[in-house]
Amino acid sequence: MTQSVFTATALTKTYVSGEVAVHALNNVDLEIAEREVVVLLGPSGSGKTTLLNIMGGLDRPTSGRLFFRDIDLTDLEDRELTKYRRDHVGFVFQFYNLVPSLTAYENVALVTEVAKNPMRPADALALVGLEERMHHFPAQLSGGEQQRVAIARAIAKRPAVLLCDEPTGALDSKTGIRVIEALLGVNRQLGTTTIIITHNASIQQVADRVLFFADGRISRIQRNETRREAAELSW
Ligand SMILES: Nc1ncnc2c1ncn2[C@@H]1O[C@H](COP(=O)(O)OP(=O)(O)OP(=O)(O)O)[C@@H](O)[C@H]1O
Repeated sequence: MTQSVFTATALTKTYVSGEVAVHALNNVDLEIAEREVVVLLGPSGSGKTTLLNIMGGLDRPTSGRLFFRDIDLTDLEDRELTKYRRDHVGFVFQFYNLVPSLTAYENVALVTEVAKNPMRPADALALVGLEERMHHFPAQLSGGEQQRVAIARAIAKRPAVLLCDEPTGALDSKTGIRVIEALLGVNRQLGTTTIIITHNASIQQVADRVLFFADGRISRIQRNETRREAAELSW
């Protein structure tokens, strides 16, 4: 049996402002397997980022449980949650947040200097196809290349999970596809469980499973029998 990396039961996040309660997540049950590629799709405000942030230890649910392997994240104190995040989670966001005065190599080295069992920065950059560009500064790289540096930075500490919120949101299709290719390459070579939020429906074809969100719930789960390669995508 494949081990679960995340197990959520009745996971709920409610925001209350005055008389109004917003159920950002409403009783979500979910298991995500080790090495899975999962795409989250759904309209704006349907709860995708809320779930991703709770999985990444950036936020806490109002009720329900979330296990990472056999650790109950909902039980952890703030300091332990920070440690969980540091040791096990890589994040990729729509905007790359690279340090402009540092080269690609140095941006990745910032992370590897403090990680427990990191990859070498050059190896992390090679994994996303940027070995030739590692001494360039962010301003000398295209948007897609900068995002690949951000992916190298996120995975250089060998996290168990890579959480991506709109990783291609700022990119044209050609560079976006290259970024998806980099994410799939990392998943294949390091076995990193990868969860991708996107508004781009064609990206669902690269996933093992697609979770469709509506009103704080998972309204449908689709399992893809075959996963497409990034190069087969177009949008
Ligand atoms: N800090 C907050 N305070 C109050 N309400 C919030 C907060 N964060 C999120 N929400 C609300 O929770 C709901 C779910 O938001 P969430 O960001 O998870 O949606 P999403 O599916 O990721 O949307 P998008 O695709 O636009 O990023 C929305 O109605 C949002 O307005």
